[in-house]
Amino acid sequence: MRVVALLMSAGTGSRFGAERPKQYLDLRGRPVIRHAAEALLADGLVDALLPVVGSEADATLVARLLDGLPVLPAVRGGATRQASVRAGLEALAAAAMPLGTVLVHDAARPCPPSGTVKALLAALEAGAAGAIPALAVTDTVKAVEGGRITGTVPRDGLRRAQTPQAFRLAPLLEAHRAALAEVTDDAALLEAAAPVVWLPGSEDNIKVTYPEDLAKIEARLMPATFPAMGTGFDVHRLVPGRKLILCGIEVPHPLGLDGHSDADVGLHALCDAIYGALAEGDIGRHFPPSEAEWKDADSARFLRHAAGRVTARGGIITHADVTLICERPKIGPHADAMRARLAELMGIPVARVSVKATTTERLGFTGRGEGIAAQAAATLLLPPG
Ligand SMILES: Nc1ccn([C@@H]2O[C@H](COP(=O)(O)OP(=O)(O)OP(=O)(O)O)[C@@H](O)[C@H]2O)c(=O)n1
Ligand SMILES: C[C@](O)(CO)[C@H](O)COP(=O)(O)O
Repeated sequence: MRVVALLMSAGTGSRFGAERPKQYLDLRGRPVIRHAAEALLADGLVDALLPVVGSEADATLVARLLDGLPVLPAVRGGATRQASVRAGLEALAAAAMPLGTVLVHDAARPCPPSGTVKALLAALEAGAAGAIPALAVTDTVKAVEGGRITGTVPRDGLRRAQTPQAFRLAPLLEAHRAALAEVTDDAALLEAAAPVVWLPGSEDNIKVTYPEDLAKIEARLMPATFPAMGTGFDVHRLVPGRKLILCGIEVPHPLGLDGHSDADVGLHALCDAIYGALAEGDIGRHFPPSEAEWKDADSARFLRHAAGRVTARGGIITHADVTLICERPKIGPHADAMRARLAELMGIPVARVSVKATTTERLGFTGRGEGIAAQAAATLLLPPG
């Protein structure tokens, strides 16, 4: 393993003031920390991420939010950012990995631009002990005491530090171990003793500090999107001797649905709605019934795939609505559990998922209890093109 990035996520976001730390909040359908993680990995130069988190519960949460990415088991941080970084560095040192280089990045900075990691690593290759992105100060800087201005600070030699910051692991760890004062970034610990260079940062690399920062990031960075809507419909026959799986939940019932997979009719209709909105065919195109691999398969993987296709296309699922059509079983008592499961599989808040049901007044095959039908609609926001 060559380069590990510490993903700093142990802060409480007190200035932001949300119920949850800001790095776990939603930014256009994905948590802030997931944007940060994907951006760090995008250029293929970071081998793994090491999240530094505030609690055991957050470690579990982060593992879920970063599912599918190369992530090491999270480490517990400390009361300050500096203590948290040190905890991450100590964990790397203790793991005795053949690791020379470490990046330190705020999970609250979701959009480090592409090319940043490459430029920082090149600066280390060229001999620097550390390299950081930084921006010129464009406003006149005042020194103040209370309400009174006491001076004007020459700004030419000033820069605003950003993350990710890249370092040789050994000198950074040594500097953290020797630190006597509290600092707000890692370069501060090394810069007096070893060459730390700055590279041009980006105004797009905003740190979420206050609520308005989230809106700024949305406005600056997210490409214009257009809404896409898809519908799906599916039917499976009810037979004895099979479990009844509906919208990812096992529902107690004397009959189950028959099919090649687990025959989860609601989940299949929803997959087709998502594939439809993407204009990417239907579930049978992605998971052909002729393939033995999908025999009795848990349909959860189909929905994860469909949601993954939306992410791969740079889109988000804004809403999903499933209607189950049957006389029995009664869906109402299970609807909330179904919504929660579908939301989890799609990686979106449960408030954006609806599950409801209707009968056909005992008419037709659903009315006679021979099968269950489902229809679904999904709305997405997709980038143009
Ligand atoms: N004890 C801490 C404090 C901060 N951080 C992380 O360092 C980054 C930058 O810190 P900041 O913006 O100051 O975050 P918070 O400390 O959460 O914010 P606040 O100061 O408003 O409480 C964030 O990703 C934060 O999670 C950390 O890992 N451990
Ligand atoms: C490390 C940092 O992101 C550099 O800008 C920043 O200093 C950390 O957050 P804070 O708001 O300064 O505590």
